[in-house]
Amino acid sequence: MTTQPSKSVVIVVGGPAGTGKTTVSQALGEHFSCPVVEGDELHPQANVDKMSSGIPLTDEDRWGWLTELSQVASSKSVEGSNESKKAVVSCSMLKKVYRDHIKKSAVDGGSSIEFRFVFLYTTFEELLQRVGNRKDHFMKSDMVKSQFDIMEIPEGDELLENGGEAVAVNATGKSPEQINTEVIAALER
Ligand SMILES: Nc1ncnc2c1ncn2[C@@H]1O[C@H](COP(=O)(O)OP(=O)(O)O)[C@@H](O)[C@H]1O
Ligand SMILES: O=C(O)[C@H](O)[C@@H](O)[C@H](O)[C@H](O)COP(=O)(O)O
Repeated sequence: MTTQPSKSVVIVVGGPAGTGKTTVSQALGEHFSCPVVEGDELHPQANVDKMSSGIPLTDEDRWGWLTELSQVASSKSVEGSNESKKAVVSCSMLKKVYRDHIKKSAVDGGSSIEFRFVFLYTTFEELLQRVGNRKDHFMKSDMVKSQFDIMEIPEGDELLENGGEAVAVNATGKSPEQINTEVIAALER
């Protein structure tokens, strides 16, 4: 991965429900031998209750959660026991303002930490099918439309290839292995 040698790296894996965040996060954790944080485990109970009732979160519900997951992941990326100086965190991060908020909420204000935002996207139909396949998750398929409607796939200056920090990966019809290979190649380019 092309990063500054002294910097830690937080890789945020995003995309709407069912797009494959957890699957890709685990593969990245194994590949980079680094800790993996499941962003959904950091929601306050009020958020979980809301989503379990089929009510989408508002931005006000999201800010505190995004701050928390940024701090947890960024502190893991800098801590001494983490030789790779990386951490992976899954988080839908559907809009650019959420990605910006995650970045600015890092421990130490981000001065010694670089971010990589891996955004996975696929078709509405594929999302519905995959969310339907998940067991024991508070997000059910009735929430997919609200996520699909607000999703901002990184483009332009946000992209790594244009000097930004994001990669957008079209996961449609691809196996987990294909997606993992594509994501790792994009991060190591
Ligand atoms: N590339 C893929 N093709 C088909 N099914 C997938 C793929 N990636 C993940 N899945 C399955 O889809 C469901 C959602 O995947 P998951 O990684 O939990 O997504 P997310 O964390 O974004 O909700 C799971 O049942 C998972 O096994
Ligand atoms: O995989 C999923 O089920 C979702 O992506 C899940 O992570 C959920 O969407 C967020 O935790 C809520 O936050 P948003 O409403 O901002 O997606």
